[in-house]
Formats: sequence, structure tokens, C-alpha cells
Amino acid sequence: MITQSKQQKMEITRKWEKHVAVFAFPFASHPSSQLKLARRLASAAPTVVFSFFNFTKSNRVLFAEPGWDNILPYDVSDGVPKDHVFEGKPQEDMNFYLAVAEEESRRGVRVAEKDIGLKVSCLVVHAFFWFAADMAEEMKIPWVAYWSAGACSLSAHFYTDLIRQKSAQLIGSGEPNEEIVDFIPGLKGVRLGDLPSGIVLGNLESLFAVTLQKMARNLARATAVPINSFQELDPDLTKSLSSKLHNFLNIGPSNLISKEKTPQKVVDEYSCISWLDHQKPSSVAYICFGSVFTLPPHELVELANALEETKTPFLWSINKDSTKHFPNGFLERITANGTGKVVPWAPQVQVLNHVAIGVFVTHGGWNSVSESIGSGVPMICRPILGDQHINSWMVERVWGIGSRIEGGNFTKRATRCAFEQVFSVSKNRNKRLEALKDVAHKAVAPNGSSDHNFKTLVEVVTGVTQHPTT
Ligand SMILES: O=c1ccn([C@@H]2O[C@H](COP(=O)(O)OP(=O)(O)O[C@H]3O[C@H](CO)[C@@H](O)[C@H](O)[C@H]3O)[C@@H](O)[C@H]2O)c(=O)[nH]1
Repeated sequence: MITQSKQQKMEITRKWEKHVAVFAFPFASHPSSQLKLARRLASAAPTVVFSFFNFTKSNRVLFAEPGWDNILPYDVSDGVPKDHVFEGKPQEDMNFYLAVAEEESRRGVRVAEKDIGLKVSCLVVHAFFWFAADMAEEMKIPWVAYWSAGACSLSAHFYTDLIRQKSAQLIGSGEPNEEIVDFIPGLKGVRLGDLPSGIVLGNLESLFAVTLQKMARNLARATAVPINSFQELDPDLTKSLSSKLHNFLNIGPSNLISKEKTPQKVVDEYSCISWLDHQKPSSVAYICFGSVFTLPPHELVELANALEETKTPFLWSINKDSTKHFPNGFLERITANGTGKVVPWAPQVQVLNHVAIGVFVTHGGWNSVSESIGSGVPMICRPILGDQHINSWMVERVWGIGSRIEGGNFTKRATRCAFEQVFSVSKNRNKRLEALKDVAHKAVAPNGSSDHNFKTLVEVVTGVTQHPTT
């Protein structure tokens, strides 16, 4: 069902020159990443109206702040049958939405076109929604497939068919995780086990894996494929994908885009910044596994024990429910001696930019990796799912700006080693990290590579020509 807010009804009465539909992938940090993109586009083209399709709950949070007259939120159904009881199966909620996403999107477009009185002239959708290729063709308009992560994961998915075909021989022998794949352009030497699940390992029949394979097969039909990265980070991958896709455009990282273009209020409800103000420079481990993931309880215990034993000051963003797995008395002890702070949410970008942070312990979600690079903070990665494995491989093996936890899981010994290593290096700062941070900032600055690519994207989406920034 598609709904409208009161404010929306008022905005609809305005006269717009064009109408662009944005389909968010309504899980984890994807809607917020796609709204950032919509805001950049909306501010570059103020006479164009954007209808933004997302779940009700997420729209309510994302659109709590007013100020974006030309982005109108539309709520879509989550596809979950009435009275359904969730059993905690993997990707259960995602599968319900994937089953209805095309129907909801088509219905959404009809409703928004009627409301606004203007046909949609471009589809800007999460790349997962490959069905938009058919919609755009029928509507004779451009399909812009947005990849909210890095070139490494997109590349791995793009070559799914080739990897499956070539790795059939590899998989038969020994431990498949360890097999080296040397035929993906720009990803030489990666192990099968470092590729996102659903390509050759994991459940290849799942709706999500099938969706990603269809995305890969259809992506060359897109008019543009913008990604949330900067081309200097992955020149070889960018070259390879640019030769296969139309307008493959690195337009990020979005966390460094100037505040005027995507303003957002910084909320520090749990006083993380003032706590960090009292810590020594480069001394604190910031721990966070993204917006949805949690560690298995036994690893959470190992990590907590290692923090206490090494007396490493830490700020840990973790959902309240998971804190019940902490070792006995852990919270009381760290609060009493002041070595740590545990919060259900932290203003991560501001935290990472704080001088007290020495390392980021992360799951390797793309936004977290980008934010760490943008702040020049080294990472200890413990990937959990999806692209996090390949992102973490890049962090350690290609960019040299962090390490993966030895053995893939937190143990007291592996965590101690990782802390010792990272804190000894950070005394004279990782030079590679400093260089990447600098390049990332230059890419999004006026006339930088990402700024330039974004102007091309604005022209594709809105038809409005963007001039070089003076
Ligand atoms: O206390 C917190 C926790 C998270 N965040 C923010 O939440 C986002 C988390 O994003 P990300 O690191 O990408 O993790 P996920 O939310 O897990 O993101 C999903 O989407 C990403 C982009 O496609 C993928 O790379 C991930 O694997 C996938 O899980 C970041 O912007 C963080 O700054 C906060 O601000 N405060």
C-alpha cells in the first residue's frame, strides 16, 4: 500500500519539471544511503521531484527532518503475510519483500504519477532490483542502478557466471574456501571463501542469491551504475567495470559529501563525544558491527575479555539485547573504572573523526569501511556476511589499512594480537591510510573525480547539465 503524508499532499500541488522514482532496498543502512543520493540529486536539480519508495517505519525515521521539498516519501508494503510469525530463518524478511518488490514498485510508480501529475522520467533504484531494467525499457526511460557498496563486491557479483563456471573444477578438490581465484579482473589472488556468499559458496538457490545473479546478468542494460566509492581507491576494478558497464560512476564516499548537500542533524544521545574528549589521542578502540549485525555470544565474550585484559579503552555500539551476553560484571567493572563505554547507538562518523580513536573494530560493512578511510582510522575486521568478506580482504591485502581477525573469529589470543599490532603501528600512523584519506577527500571536493562523476549522473537522471565548479 502506498501512503502520503500531509506535507506531501501540499508539495504535490507544486509544478515540477520532471519526476524521478527512487526504489530503496528497505533493509540495514541501504535506505539511508539511497536517501543521501536522492538528496544530492534533489539539491542539484531543484525543479525535479523525486518519489522515494521505502518501508513505512524507515521513511518515518528518515523523513523526520523537514527541508527536502522535492523528495516525497512513499511507503511500500513489506510483503509479510498477516499473522506471520517470524522464525528467525536467514533473510526471512528480505525474502518476503523480494517476492513483492516488482509489483510494489510498479504500483508505487502508478500512484506517484497520478498524485504528482507527471510521468516518471528516470528510475534510480538499488542495483539489486534488476527488474527495473524491464520497467525502464517498457517506459522508455533510463535505468540507473545504484550500488551502495564498493567496486570489489560489485565486481565479484558481476562475474558470478564466470566464477561458477571456472570454479567448478576448484571446488571438487580439498577445502573450497581456500581455493585461489585469479581470473576476476582487479581481484587477483582472492580466495573463494573471501567472495560474497551466494556466488559459489552458501545457498545458491536462495531468493537473494538468485536476485544477485539476475542483477549481474542485467547490469549492462543500465544507463548508469553509480557506486558509493571513489575511483582512486580501486583503479583496476574501475577500469574493468567501466569497460563492461555504461556510465560506471564512482560518486562517493557519501560520508565525505559536504554537509550543505546532504545536511543531517548529528545526534549524540549517549554522550559518546564528551566521553572521548577525556581519552588520550589514538588510544580508544571503537567497536561496531553495523546497523543490524551482532556477534555470536561466545565471540562477544572473547572480545570483552580481551578488552579487559589488555586494558584497552573502548567505545562499543551494540544493541541492548546483546549486552546480556557480556561476561558477568563486565558492564559494572568497565563503568566503575572508566575504561569503556557501551551504547546502543553512536554518531559513528563523528566518533571516527575524534582524535582519541586508535582503531575501528568492524564487520567490514561498506559504509563503515568508507567512514574509516575518510577518517584515517585503521581497522580490525571481523566480517559476518555478504560483501563484508571481500571488503575486509581489500582492507588487509590490497589497501594495507588494517587486518582481519586471525582465524576469522574473536578469540582472546587473536584479539590481543590484533590490538598489539594496530596500536604499535598507529603511533606513527599508517602512511597508506593517510594517503587514501587525502585522496578520498580530494575526490569529493569541487572538480574532484567523484564530483565530476556526480555531474554526469545528474545529467543522466535529470537532463540538467552541470557545469564545472568554480
Ligand atoms: O552505532 C552506530 C551504528 C551504525 N551507524 C551507521 O550505520 C551505517 C552502517 O553501515 P555499514 O557499515 O555499511 O553496515 P550495514 O548496516 O551492515 O550495511 C549493509 O549495507 C552495506 C552497504 O551496501 C553493506 O556493505 C553491508 O555488508 C550490509 O550489511 C554506517 O553509516 C554507520 O555510520 C552509526 O552511525 N552508529
